[in-house]
Amino acid sequence: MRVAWTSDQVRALEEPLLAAGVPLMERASFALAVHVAGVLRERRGRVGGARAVVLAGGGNNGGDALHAGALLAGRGVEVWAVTTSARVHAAGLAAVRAAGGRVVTVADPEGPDVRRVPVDEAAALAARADVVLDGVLGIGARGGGVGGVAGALVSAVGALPDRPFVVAVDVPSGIGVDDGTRSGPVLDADLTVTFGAAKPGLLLPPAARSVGRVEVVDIGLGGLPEGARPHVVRLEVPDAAALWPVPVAASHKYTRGVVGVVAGTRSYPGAAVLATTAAVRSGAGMVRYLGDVGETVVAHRPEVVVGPGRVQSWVFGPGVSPDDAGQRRRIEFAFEGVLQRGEAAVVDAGALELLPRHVGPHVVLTPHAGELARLLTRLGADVDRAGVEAEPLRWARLAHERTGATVLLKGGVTVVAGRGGAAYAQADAPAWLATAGAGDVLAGILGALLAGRVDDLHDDASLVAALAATAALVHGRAAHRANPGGPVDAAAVADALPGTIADLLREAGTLAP
Ligand SMILES: NC(=O)C1=CN([C@@H]2O[C@H](COP(=O)(O)OP(=O)(O)OC[C@H]3O[C@@H](n4cnc5c(N)ncnc54)[C@H](OP(=O)(O)O)[C@@H]3O)[C@@H](O)[C@H]2O)[C@@H](O)CC1
Ligand SMILES: Nc1ncnc2c1ncn2[C@@H]1O[C@H](COP(=O)(O)OP(=O)(O)O)[C@@H](O)[C@H]1O
Ligand SMILES: [K+]
Repeated sequence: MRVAWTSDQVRALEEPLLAAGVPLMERASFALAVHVAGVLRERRGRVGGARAVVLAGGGNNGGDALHAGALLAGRGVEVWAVTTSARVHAAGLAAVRAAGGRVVTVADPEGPDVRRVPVDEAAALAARADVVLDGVLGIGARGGGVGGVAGALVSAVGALPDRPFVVAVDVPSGIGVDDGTRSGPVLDADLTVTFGAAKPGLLLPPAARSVGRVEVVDIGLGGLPEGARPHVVRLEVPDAAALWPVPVAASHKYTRGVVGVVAGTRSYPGAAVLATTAAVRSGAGMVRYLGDVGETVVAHRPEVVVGPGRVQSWVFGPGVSPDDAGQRRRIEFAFEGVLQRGEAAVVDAGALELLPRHVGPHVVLTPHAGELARLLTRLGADVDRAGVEAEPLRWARLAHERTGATVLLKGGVTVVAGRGGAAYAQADAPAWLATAGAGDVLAGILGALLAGRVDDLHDDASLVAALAATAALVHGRAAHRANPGGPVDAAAVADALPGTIADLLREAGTLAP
């Protein structure tokens, strides 16, 4: 599990340690230098003789970068530091100089004993580097993007035609550290070396697209205080495996969970096939289908039972247009069971327009950004698709507050907001998964997962959000497995589910090899 702490949470942990003289910056800069040396060794075979450019802002983030630069200079790297502020970390600057590094500045006024160079010249220096350390801004970044000459330098280095390898110190400069927004130039990183824990902006879109590979370095901050929850979480294989319902010898199909699927119409029969296939192939005990294309469904999935009956979870909406009277009636009727008997439900596509006024967290909405914008607009918020994409967690949370449902917002990074402030950001899928019908498959996976754990959901409502994140993880991994590195179709993703789930459980040691 990867957890993200906010800037304030990090500062609260740092404060007493710094007061006690714990050398946090030494630890951070040492680990940073080790990672940068690893990059140099990997890319050029050796560390000595490489050229590194350190971009250093006026705060401790610049201090980390400068100290790491000094350590690299000590290992024979030619180090240039470019400062963006007249005030920079004095000890870091002195260390770079003492180790033989050279220093220039783009700041105005220039600092003591530092030669001023134009931004273009500093960017040209970066262009010739084997690696650039981005220590312009860390968790001290104020909102609104990188300002002043630091912003100009970030833009200029980012726009270089032959981009050097960039290592972000703690966070890529310019991202919204706590909310994942981008509101100005950002120096996209190939590797981010972050201290203590990930930060929300490293996990949340759109900023998460700028972070490259993320390495979390333990600098001895300890953990969050009792009762505090990480701002955002990203589940990994062992977490998903632990949440996946695994049958035992005493299980039968009803204890494993029955999924009722109300999907597809005569115009869109494929959605019904994909959602039922995904539910079957994710290990539901039984899948029932309600709708007008039962024959087509059974032709593809003979295991599916057509017609009403008791279920533990529902999948509403794939391929359903709300003006289809039959499906509308079935969904509205089934929602009564959801509200009265507590059956879990996945509400997708056309069914989002049929959502009752207020539901519980055992109902999971699965909109993409456009659908979430439409839903929120109906609920009185003023937001369009671009607005949702700019701040997905904010809007997913608002939808959770206004509807009571757990909200899974689909996208390149899938964001989940649920009860008790639960927030997940999953980036498991290849971009090839952005294909028609992929969402129907996700709905089926989640339906099976909710059916298998329906009893636990009512004991712990925040579990629903974790299960939604698990479904996104499995969906993304199934897409990789369906055709590694190439195009996938939704049916192939559904077909890859049994193998994906078996691998997941095996990898986590839940199943014997
Ligand atoms: N405490 C420690 O010992 C440890 C700290 N650690 C490290 O410290 C980092 C946090 O350091 P920090 O708190 O000094 O803030 P930091 O991110 O460097 O930024 C402040 C500078 O940025 C400027 N500035 C701000 N916003 C701006 C904007 N929008 N656009 C332009 N400029 C802007 C602001 O200038 P101002 O305008 O206020 O003069 C100021 O100069 C953290 O991420 C980690 O790397 C680790 O080593 C562990 C030990
Ligand atoms: N750029 C991307 N990278 C990875 N996955 C993506 C990307 N864009 C969309 N997806 C995923 O693809 C699926 C598309 O679902 P959806 O928009 O509902 O399509 P449909 O309604 O046609 O099934 C979602 O699971 C979403 O998270
Ligand atoms: K940085």
